[in-house]
Amino acid sequence: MTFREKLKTAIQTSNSTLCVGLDPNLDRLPADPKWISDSPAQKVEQFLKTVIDATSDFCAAYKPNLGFFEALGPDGWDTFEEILDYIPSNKIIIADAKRGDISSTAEHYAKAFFEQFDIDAITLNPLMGFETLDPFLSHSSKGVYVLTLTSNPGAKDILLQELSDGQTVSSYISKQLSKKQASSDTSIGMVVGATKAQDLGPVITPFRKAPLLIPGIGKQGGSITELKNALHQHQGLPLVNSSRSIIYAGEGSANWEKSVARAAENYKKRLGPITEQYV
Ligand SMILES: O=c1ccn([C@@H]2O[C@H](COP(=O)(O)O)[C@@H](O)[C@H]2O)c(=O)[nH]1
Repeated sequence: MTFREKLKTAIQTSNSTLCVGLDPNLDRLPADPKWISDSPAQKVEQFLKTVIDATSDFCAAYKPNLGFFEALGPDGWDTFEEILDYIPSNKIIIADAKRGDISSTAEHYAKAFFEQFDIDAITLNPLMGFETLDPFLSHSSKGVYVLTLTSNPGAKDILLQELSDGQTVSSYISKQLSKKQASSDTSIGMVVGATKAQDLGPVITPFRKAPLLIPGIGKQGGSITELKNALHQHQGLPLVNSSRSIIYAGEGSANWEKSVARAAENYKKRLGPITEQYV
């Protein structure tokens, strides 16, 4: 099955475009007495498994962010693998790793994520140039999401800068990715921030069929209504990510997993008008 087919099925079967971000911060884990004698990595594993159980009815995808697993030290990689194995097989898994390097190194990143971990898709940073994407594009059943217009304030420092012909760096990236997709079977998608909904038009128009990974709703304040308007002519399937607002929704409460489930259900509902455009 290609990445696009799996993505479509995941959105259709869940009737949701929600992607739950797995960003396990040790300082924010629930003080569950059952885990009292567990190591930090074991606590993270228990926490994330409970989050996955609570949210899997409401989302199409999970996005573990590698930084949070790497911060656990050597055990973090085992925890990462445990979590990948735990995620239901009909969900899309995106490794938020933001890799990008010369080809001999990129080949090894591709091997790590697509062969060792057998993940569906990875986020990539195009700053070192478009040839750095090539090692990932030889894996035809997989997907990549390339940082194109990120959700953070610093997007203005580079991505929203104008080139000499007046287009922004983000639009330029989108055009180049569209050209690259024409000669690749691997699905090429873009990461675009919900916080930048007002600027999305010229960025997504050149590559209307690109799957989109859209962080920035929830804690970062992106508007779902503005996002829906920005996407109205976009054909590529979107996944809208929320991490902290879901996984820490029950912070401080004994029945925290119920709040996590409610938060995911609520996001699924709020994203309904976007999901309806694509199912
Ligand atoms: O432009 C980007 C690209 C990636 N991210 C990542 O998404 C989540 C967002 O977390 P929230 O808690 O929902 O704000 C996080 O892993 C970021 O590293 C992004 O925010 N913006």
